[in-house]
Amino acid sequence: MGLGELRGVVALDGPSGTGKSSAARRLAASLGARYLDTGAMYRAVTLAVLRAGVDPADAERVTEVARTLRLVQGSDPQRSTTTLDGTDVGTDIRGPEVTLAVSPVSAVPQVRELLVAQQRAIIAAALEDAGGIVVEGRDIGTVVVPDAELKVYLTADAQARAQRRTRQDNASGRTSTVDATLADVQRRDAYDSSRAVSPLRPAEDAVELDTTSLDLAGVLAALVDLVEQRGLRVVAVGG
Ligand SMILES: Nc1ncnc2c1ncn2[C@@H]1O[C@H](COP(=O)(O)OP(=O)(O)O)[C@@H](O)[C@H]1O
Ligand SMILES: Nc1ccn([C@@H]2O[C@H](COP(=O)(O)OP(=O)(O)O)[C@@H](O)[C@H]2O)c(=O)n1
Repeated sequence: MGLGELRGVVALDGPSGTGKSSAARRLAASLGARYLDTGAMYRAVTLAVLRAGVDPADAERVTEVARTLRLVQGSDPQRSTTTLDGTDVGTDIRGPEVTLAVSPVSAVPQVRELLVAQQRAIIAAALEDAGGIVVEGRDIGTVVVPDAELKVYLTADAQARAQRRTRQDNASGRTSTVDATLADVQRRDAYDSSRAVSPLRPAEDAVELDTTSLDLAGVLAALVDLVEQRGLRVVAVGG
C-alpha cells in the first residue's frame, strides 16, 4: 500500500546541506505531490547574471537581467528541471561560480519579488493539478506561503552539512575539500540570515528538525509523521 496523497503545502526551509532538496523530493514523490526547488530559481538568475558579465553586487543591472530572462522551473519530483531561455541549466547552476555569487543576487529585493510571484503561481497550479506540493528554500514558511499547512525548519551542525555537501560535490565530479566547503556554507549562512529582505529564519509556527544524526530515511520518516499528525495525508478508498 502507498503512503497516500498529500493535501496542501509543506514548506521546508533551512540552511545549506540540511537535506532540504533530498527530503523534499522524496517526500513529494512518496505522497504523489509536486516539488518546488526555489534555490534552483535563485541559482538560475545568478547564472544568467554571470553569463551577461554583470556584477552580482550591481542591484540595478541584476534586476534588469532577472526581468528579461525566461526561467522555467519544473515541479516533477522525479525530474526537477530548470531551463533558461529554453536550455537546461540543471548542472551549470550547481557550479562554484554560481554558489559564490548566489547570495548577493538573492538579496536584491526586486529579484525576490519577481521570483516569489513566479513561485506562488507554480504552487497554485500544482495545488490545482495534484492537490499537494512540497516547497523548499529559505523563506517559504515566512514569505512565500505563510499559510502553509505544515512548516518544517531543518537544521544540522555546520560540520555535518559541509561533509555532506563535499561528498555530494565530489560524487558529481566537482573537487572540493571539507574546509573550503565549510567556509562557503558559513559565509552563505551569514549572508542569507542577515539580509534585509526575507532573511533565512524559522517561521514562528515552524517545527524544527535537527538532522545532524539522522540519515535520509530518518528525516523522511519524521516528515511523514508530521504530515500524518496534521491530517494532510489522504488515503484513497480501497488504497
Ligand atoms: N540526513 C542526511 N544524512 C546523510 N546525508 C544527507 C542527509 N541529508 C542530506 N544528505 C546528503 O547531503 C547532500 C546535501 O543535501 P541536500 O538535500 O542537497 O541539502 P540542502 O537542499 O538542504 O542544501 C546530498 O548529497 C544529500 O544526499
Ligand atoms: N527561497 C530561497 C531559496 C534560496 N535562496 C538563495 O539561494 C541560495 C542557493 O539556495 P540552494 O537551496 O540551491 O542552496 P544549497 O543550500 O542547496 O546550497 C541560498 O544560499 C540563498 O542565498 C533564497 O534566498 N531564498
